[in-house]
Amino acid sequence: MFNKYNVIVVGAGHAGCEAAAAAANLGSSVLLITMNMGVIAQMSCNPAIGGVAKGQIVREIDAMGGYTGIIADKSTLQFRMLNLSKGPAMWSPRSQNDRMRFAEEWRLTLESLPNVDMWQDTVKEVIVKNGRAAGVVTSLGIRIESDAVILTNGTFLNGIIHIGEKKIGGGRTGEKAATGLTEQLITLGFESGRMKTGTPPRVDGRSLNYKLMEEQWGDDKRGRFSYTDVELPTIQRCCWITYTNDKVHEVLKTGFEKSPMFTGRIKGLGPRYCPSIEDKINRFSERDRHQIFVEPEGFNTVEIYVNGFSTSLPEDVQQKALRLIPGFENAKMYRPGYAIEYDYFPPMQLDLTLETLKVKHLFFAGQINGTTGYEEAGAQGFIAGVNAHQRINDLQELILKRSESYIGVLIDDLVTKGTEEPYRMFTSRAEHRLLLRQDNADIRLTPIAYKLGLVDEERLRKVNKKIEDSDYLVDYMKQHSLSPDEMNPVLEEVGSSPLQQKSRMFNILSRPQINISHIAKANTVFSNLLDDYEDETIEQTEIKIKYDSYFAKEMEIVNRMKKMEDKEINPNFDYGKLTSLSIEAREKLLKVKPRTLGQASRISGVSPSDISVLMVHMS
Ligand SMILES: Cc1cc2nc3c(=O)[nH]c(=O)nc-3n(C[C@H](O)[C@H](O)[C@H](O)COP(=O)(O)OP(=O)(O)OC[C@H]3O[C@@H](n4cnc5c(N)ncnc54)[C@H](O)[C@@H]3O)c2cc1C
Ligand SMILES: NC(=O)c1ccc[n+]([C@@H]2O[C@H](COP(=O)([O-])OP(=O)(O)OC[C@H]3O[C@@H](n4cnc5c(N)ncnc54)[C@H](O)[C@@H]3O)[C@@H](O)[C@H]2O)c1
Repeated sequence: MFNKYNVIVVGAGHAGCEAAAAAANLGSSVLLITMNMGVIAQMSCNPAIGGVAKGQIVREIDAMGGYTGIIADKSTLQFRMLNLSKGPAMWSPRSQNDRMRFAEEWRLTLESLPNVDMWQDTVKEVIVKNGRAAGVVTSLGIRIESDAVILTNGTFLNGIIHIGEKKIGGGRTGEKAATGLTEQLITLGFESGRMKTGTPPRVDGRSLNYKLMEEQWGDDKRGRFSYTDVELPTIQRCCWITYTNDKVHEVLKTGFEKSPMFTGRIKGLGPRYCPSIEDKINRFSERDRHQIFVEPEGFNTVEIYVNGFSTSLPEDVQQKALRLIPGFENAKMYRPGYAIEYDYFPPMQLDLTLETLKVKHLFFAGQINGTTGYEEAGAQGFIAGVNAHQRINDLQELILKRSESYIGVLIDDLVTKGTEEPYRMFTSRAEHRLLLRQDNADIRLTPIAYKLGLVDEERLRKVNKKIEDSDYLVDYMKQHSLSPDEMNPVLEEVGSSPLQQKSRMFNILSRPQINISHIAKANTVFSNLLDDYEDETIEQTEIKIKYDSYFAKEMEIVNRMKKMEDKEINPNFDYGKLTSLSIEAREKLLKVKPRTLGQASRISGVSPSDISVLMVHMS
């Protein structure tokens, strides 16, 4: 029934969609098989994209030609740049999204790609021939051949949903679990584990009293994720903030004896940084209230997402407790919160390309690798999609460095250190975060993507122009000075000490209270000059000037470490013969098969003296 495909992608979640699109855009024929074509790119939980560190990942995907940023922009209900009061390395774009529009835009995007075919079915088995993935078998008993397979099963593998004492098989509420695949992969020699996650109840917005809550609007000057000119929705919607209280907590506690988490019925480890409300009142018992973000699920629907109230307590306890929250007195629940347990595959079984070490041409991406989050999933999908295409065509692989992207940090962490709890990105995971900012993802990554044929020349030209223009403006500001008469009225307004003599614009901008618009306000010629430049170029100029010395120091560190990062290790290196390595180091090195000395040095259990031994034997 089917001809052979180059790449089969299993699962149309955030990872699967990016994987299919990336491989197809490079020229592979792709079949995207998913259980239910009605729920492509479903946001299983929060209808929001980005946030701290995750927003940077979305910018990176976009800079390389992926779609998550474009689709998030097209479906944005509200946009906020988080952490603006901190340095630019911490600025993080976040959007609240229309869940249905997000999914629809992804579906339309996939339908617009001529190399992507879709098929609704459940994959039960990966066909392996001579140690290589060669296709899949579906629950309808169809065998479909391919040169490579990418598994992006999300939370569906042997998924079990918990609501109080009720236990239902499912991959997400209302959707079936995927069975059979884990068991087959285990017979192939893979290790699997169990994790859990959860989601809050959804309510009918018409039953809420917003007068008792604080309004929260998005940024006036709206930002965006994509570096392309996506048309944004013309309006933004409001969110609200309210709080739990002692009474809410007391009611929730009445459900603890039926809680699947506290009674030990759930065995898998959950995301530490996204605790359920029962976890919060248990672990942080000193706090008498917790913040709740009341978020619309779309432009037109009345459904509301109760952010901060993730729970798997019995549904009647959820409803009783909700109604004690200010504004929720008459709340009608649309869907209860729940927890879900699922299988994952510890990611140390992967290479940095996301190809499995055991079966060639088989790739894993997304939550199946122990991560949590749409952004982390999308990024892995993109990398797996690119590498599947490159691998089957014997082309250069795409491995991003830790010093050039959060995506590099994400994959290096997963593959080198593994994870025992759901892994989410934080700025603190990136040692070179000063360099990995949302403002320069295009400068860091678009040239790499261009070389692989992932973005067109026009996109590269735009990036080069941003670099040249911002360099020109930096130079201009180094060369031009402002007099005390021009600058002092503005300095006085912001409480900065007056100039005694003419001073270069560059030096004035280095003052903490001053931004580039203050300088423009003081000098019409400069203000007119800025009118000719894009907002992003002006932002880039300001960041370059204000943080110049910090960036230079960070680059020095990167360059110092470059020697180790560039020192490649032969994949067939025989660690067994190096008896001077510790036994633990030998075992771990054999398991991870690090690509470089730098990667080897990050494996837990490999000490600096083990690295010295390796260095001696490699030279
Ligand atoms: C209840 C819950 C709450 C969550 N909360 C959040 C949150 O608030 N924010 C956040 O960032 N992350 C949250 N997550 C995690 C987030 O949903 C995932 O990290 C993200 O969706 C993972 O993307 P993915 O592509 O790996 O998998 P998924 O989005 O789960 O997609 C997997 C896809 O694969 C399909 N599939 C699975 N098995 C098969 C098979 N054998 N054959 C064919 N198709 C198959 C499924 O139908 C589905 O379309 C939550 C997840 C759940 C379930
Ligand atoms: N269940 C899971 O598996 C799982 C795992 C990780 C994250 N999550 C969920 O993913 C989502 C993203 O997680 P996160 O905490 O990184 O990001 P977030 O976007 O919810 O929050 C990031 C920051 O933004 C603030 N914020 C939250 N909602 C806001 C709103 N409506 N308007 C403005 N600011 C808001 C928060 O105070 C926080 O500091 C969260 O809703 C979280 O519950 C779920």
